[in-house]
Amino acid sequence: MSSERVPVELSKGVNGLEKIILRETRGSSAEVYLYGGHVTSWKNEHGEELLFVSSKALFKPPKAIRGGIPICFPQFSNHGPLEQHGFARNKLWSIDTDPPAFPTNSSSKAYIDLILKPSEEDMKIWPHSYEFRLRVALGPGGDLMLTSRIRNTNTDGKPFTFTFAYHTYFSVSDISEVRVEGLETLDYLDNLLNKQRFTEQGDAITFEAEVDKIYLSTPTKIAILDHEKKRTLVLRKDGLPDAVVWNPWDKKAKAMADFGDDEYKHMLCVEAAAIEKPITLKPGEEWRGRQELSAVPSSYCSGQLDPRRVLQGS
Ligand SMILES: O=P(O)(O)OC[C@H]1O[C@@H](O)[C@H](O)[C@@H](O)[C@@H]1O
Repeated sequence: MSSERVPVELSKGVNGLEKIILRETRGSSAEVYLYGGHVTSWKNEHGEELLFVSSKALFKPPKAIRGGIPICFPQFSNHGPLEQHGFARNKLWSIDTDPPAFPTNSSSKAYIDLILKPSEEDMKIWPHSYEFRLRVALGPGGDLMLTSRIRNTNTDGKPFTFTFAYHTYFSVSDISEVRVEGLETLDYLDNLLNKQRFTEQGDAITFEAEVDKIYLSTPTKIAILDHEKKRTLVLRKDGLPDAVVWNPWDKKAKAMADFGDDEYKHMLCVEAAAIEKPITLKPGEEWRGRQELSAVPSSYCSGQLDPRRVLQGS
């Protein structure tokens, strides 16, 4: 097999915003907008969309795109003084034509490197100099890999501290038929109850109301089992100890202008994150956080999905 890189396609997306299309030879694909460094599409080799993007998403700066994978940096949600989820998701990123060596999985032939650096205006809001490099790659089996490298380039000797999330919106057939495996019995902070700490009880997580929880010190692998589609979405992560689970449910859905009233039934956010213990970087230091998504057929046996086969695999 040749290790040659597949050329990426540059194209105009919604409202003329520039996007990059990655295609893997077996047919899977992904799309990334320069606006937000935002992945808006990930399709398997049958052309099926695995991410959710709202039909009402605005694709209009300064509002972040509703769906796909917004990048939350340098602040998750309202856990700090900055705007909700930080500013990276509503900045225009650039293509990084000459990224430093990338010591990871070299089997991907379809990838793009993006970079975000602060403008003078940005530094009035967050007075730090940084280089945020994002690689979006499609693996040969259609896996979607996102790697973030954030470097402190302050010249005043000051460290900075941030929280982070890959705010991934998965597409699901019916939220009431979905189970999440890998978070049971863990501690979480409940965003709906003043970030109070609780311990998840019992079995796999299922959904019958609004949920907005930050699970702490989570395993590196989390599975989202979609009963109806007989598909399991597997999230693997590195450098990101926490995992946010969010579904707005009906009332909050109605309150969001860029989200359809019934769309909550067809999406679920599971977000690899670093929130409880913020990351601090001294000048010259770099942090790395990686998320890898794959979609596999679920095993189905007498009415029960068998997550062990997913969670025990490599
Ligand atoms: O509407 P936004 O800013 O994109 O945020 C959506 C949701 O994002 C989730 O990650 C948060 O936990 C929620 O509290 C928040 O409502």
